[in-house]
Parts: sequence; C-alpha cells; structure tokens
Amino acid sequence: QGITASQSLANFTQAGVAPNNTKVLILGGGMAGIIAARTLHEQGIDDFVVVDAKTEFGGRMIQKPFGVTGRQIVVEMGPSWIQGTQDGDGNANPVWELAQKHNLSVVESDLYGSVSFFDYTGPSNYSDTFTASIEAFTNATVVAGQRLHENKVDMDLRSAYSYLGMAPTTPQEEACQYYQVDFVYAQSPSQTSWLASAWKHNFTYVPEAGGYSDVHMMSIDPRGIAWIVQAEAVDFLKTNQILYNQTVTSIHYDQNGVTVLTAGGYNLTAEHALVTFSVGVLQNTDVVFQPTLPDWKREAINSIEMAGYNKIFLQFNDTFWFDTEMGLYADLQRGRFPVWQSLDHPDFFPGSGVISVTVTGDQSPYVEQMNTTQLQNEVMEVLRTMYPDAPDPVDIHIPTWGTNALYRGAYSNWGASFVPGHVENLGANVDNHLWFAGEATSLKYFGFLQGAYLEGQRVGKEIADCIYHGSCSVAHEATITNAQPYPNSLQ
Ligand SMILES: Cc1cc2nc3c(=O)[nH]c(=O)nc-3n(C[C@H](O)[C@H](O)[C@H](O)COP(=O)(O)OP(=O)(O)OC[C@H]3O[C@@H](n4cnc5c(N)ncnc54)[C@H](O)[C@@H]3O)c2cc1C
Repeated sequence: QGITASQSLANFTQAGVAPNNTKVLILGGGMAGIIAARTLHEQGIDDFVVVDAKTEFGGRMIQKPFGVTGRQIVVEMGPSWIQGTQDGDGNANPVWELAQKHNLSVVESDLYGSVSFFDYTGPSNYSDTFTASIEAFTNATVVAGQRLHENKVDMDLRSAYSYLGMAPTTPQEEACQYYQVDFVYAQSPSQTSWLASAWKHNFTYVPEAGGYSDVHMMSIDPRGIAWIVQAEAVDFLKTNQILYNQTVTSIHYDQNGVTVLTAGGYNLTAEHALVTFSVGVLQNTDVVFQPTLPDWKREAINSIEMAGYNKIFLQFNDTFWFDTEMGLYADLQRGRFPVWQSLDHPDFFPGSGVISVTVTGDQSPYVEQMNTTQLQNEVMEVLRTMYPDAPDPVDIHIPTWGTNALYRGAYSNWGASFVPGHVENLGANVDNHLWFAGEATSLKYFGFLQGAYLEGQRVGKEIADCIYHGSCSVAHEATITNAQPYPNSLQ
C-alpha cells in the first residue's frame, strides 16, 4: 500500500500547464506546506497548488539508499528522529501521531544512556564528566528560564552553563558540553555560542511546559521518514494541485495578489502565496521579492540563524567499533568529528557496517567544501585515533545542506538577541496576500518537524479565515526594542 501511495505522488509531477488565478499558491512541499494544504482542504478550500523545486514531497526529510550493492540501507540525510512523543495522556506531538497513522517503522534511541567515550589518545572513560554535563545543561536551562521570567537579559546557553560553575577547560569537558549544547542545537564549536537560553528550547521535551516528552524515536523505515507527509498528501491532494520541478525565482506581491516566476518559465498568478522556504533560503538571494520585503520582515529573517548540521555516513566491510548507540570523541580541537552513531546496532540496521559522524556549526561549511578523498582522510584520522587498525571505508557520503540553494543550512536556531517579537514578525503576512510558515516561524518548536507541522496548520487556518471572512491582517511588531542606549557618558 505504501509503495502505491508513493508512486501515485511521483506521477503527479511534470504538469504541462501553469495553474493561473488560483486562490492560493503553496510554495514548498515540506512538512509546513503539506500540512497547510491539508488544513485548507479541511476548511473546504481546494483551489490551491503546491509548488516545489523537487519531484517529491518531504522537503528536508530526504532519504537515500547508502552502501555498496547488496548491502544498502536507507539513511536519512535530514531528520531521523521524532523528538518528543507523548507523556501519558498529555499533549501528543502531531508528528508522532502522523508517524503512527502511517505506520512508520521507528525505534527509540538512547542518546544519553548508551554512549562510549574516546579522546585524542584513544578510548577514555569520562562518563562521570558526561553525567555532570547533563545535569549542568538541565540547570542552565532552568537558570536561563528564570532570568527571562524576571525580565533579565537573555543569556546564551554556554554562558548560562559557565555561570553555574561548569566552564569546561579540558578537551573531555569540552566534548561533553559540545554534546549537550552544540550537537543538538547545531552550534559552531569554535566560536562562543550565541545560542539563546534554553527557556526557548524547553517545550519539546518538557510536558510541564506544554511540550511532549523526552523521547527520541528514530526512523528505520526503508520508505524514509518523508513517507509520513507523502502518505498524508495522497489522502487529499489531486494531480492538478501539484507542480513539481519548478524552482521559484521571484515573487511579486501587492495588495491585490501575487505573481510567482519559476526557473522553468512559469508565471503563476494567485490571490495568495504561502512561502514555506527555509529562512536560509530567505536570507539569500535565491528568491527575489518584489517589492523588497518590509524592514520588520527582513530584520526578523536575518536575525535568526540557519545552523549547519551534517551527518557523514561511512560503510565498512565489518564492524570494529563500540556496541553502544553513540560514541563521543574529544579532540584537542573542539567539535572535530565529535559525535558518532552506530547504525550497525542490533536495534537499527544490524549487519550493515554503517556508522555516521555528525559535525555542526562552522565545521559544516568546512566539510562541505572537501572532496570525498579529503573528507575520508580527515574522518579516518579521527576514527584511527579511536581505533588504530580501522580499515578504509567501502563507501562514504556527506549531505551538503549549506551549499544547497533549496535549504542553505539545516535548521533554524535562536540567538540570544532573537526575541519573541522577531518570531511574530517572521510568521506574519505582508500586504495581506503574502504568507509565511515553516519550522523557523514556530515560537515553541522551531528547528523541529513539529514546529513546521503546527505552523502549517496555523497559517492554513489564517488563510482560510482571510478568504472566508476577510480577516486577513496578521499582527506584527513595527519595531522590536529590547536594547538600552549607551550611558550618556559614552555618547
Ligand atoms: C540534518 C538535519 C537534521 C534534522 N534533524 C531533525 C530531527 O531529528 N527531528 C526533527 O524534528 N527535525 C529535524 N530537522 C529539522 C526538520 O527537518 C525541519 O524542521 C523540517 O523538515 C522543516 O520543514 P519545512 O516545511 O519548514 O521546510 P522544508 O522542509 O525546507 O520545506 C521547504 C520546501 O521548499 C522547497 N523550496 C525551497 N526553495 C525553493 C524554491 N526556490 N523554489 C521551489 N521550491 C523551493 C524545498 O524543496 C522544500 O521542499 C533536521 C533537519 C536537518 C537538515
């Protein structure tokens, strides 16, 4: 049944006729775009078209068969975890519900309890330091949260961590802090982290804060995690509502409607356009807006960070590494090929010979510009520090999110100077006809699939409200203020 749905979506492609004068153009067929489309459909609006540069739905949910012939597994270039499920009968993560509805094969990951430790000398047991860092991170999020409730200036996570007396000095302490702060939130290991205090990150994992649960469910489904939106789309989309293979180059808008131009020469007109492209795309000049977006919108777009996160996949003839799920490597250079995940684990893909290593932040552009041989040499230098007799891999792959014009990074992250007013402005419409949604416009779940889902739902309802009742205006803040002027003595 799964295959049928996937194939029927593939057949939706290559429409020959440009849809004109539709009510809504949904630009982007990732999680946000498909859920916005479904929401419009649920509201009785079917006069819309979903446009994407690719020829399948899923956006950043991209899977790939990896490995030598006869030993391939499907690996996820982008999201592999449904982060946060449901605690008892508390709030359920809608992405988790979607996964269950479409029978996605998942297995729980033990990211903090199943870890082996290494440093630049080889195996090295610093599990006590690791345990202390988990506690410090939790406390840092609490401290930072209290500060915000007291109207104190926000702190970045690393500052809050050090403020609690946990300033790391050794490579092992740095690696533990990296795992807590940089790894999940895709930070730049060599810079002082700008990541905002964890008050803004609590929601996914903390049911008490309205979130879901501290559970990480990893997809091991051969259809890929994108299956959950592809299968969902089959339920309500018709072929004439899909335009694949069209890269949007410019969006013209005014108070009457929109015109969208594509690289394939299409000239699409509509009453409304919903932009679900990543903030990385919006920060670049890949898509031109005419007129230029207003100041308050451009400030919001450019104040959020599009973080780098690359999983490098390696396949070997045999396994020779740890039997835990994760391996943490502490190099003298912070963030150098630090977090390893064994996919050849009994619960994941046993017998596959596949292991992956993740780099984040400013290590991402560094590895993305290497050719395969350079990359392999650098990765193997670290792996041979951990295992001196490690053979050469039989296959290697690195996804290039930063240089891909459809993403320009992995996912969004808040800096300490990015305030809730910026999120409001990121998600607000312009001239009542140009709408925005995606993971980055989510106040509570930015960066996560659930952020994209809930924002697709939010904007779908807003557009329906606008169409049915004429209430189109979405509030935004004309000026974001939280800064203090210099004291007079300095002026
Ligand atoms: C490496 C990585 C790991 C991640 N890990 C997790 C995880 O474990 N758990 C989790 O919850 N989240 C994770 N995420 C984040 C998650 O993938 C995103 O939050 C979510 O997929 C964003 O959905 P979206 O609809 O907002 O945007 P997108 O998925 O980016 O959708 C936008 C769509 O617009 C299209 N597009 C872009 N530009 C153009 C153009 N010019 N013309 C036409 N089409 C265009 C794109 O092709 C894409 O289909 C990860 C992301 C990455 C990259």
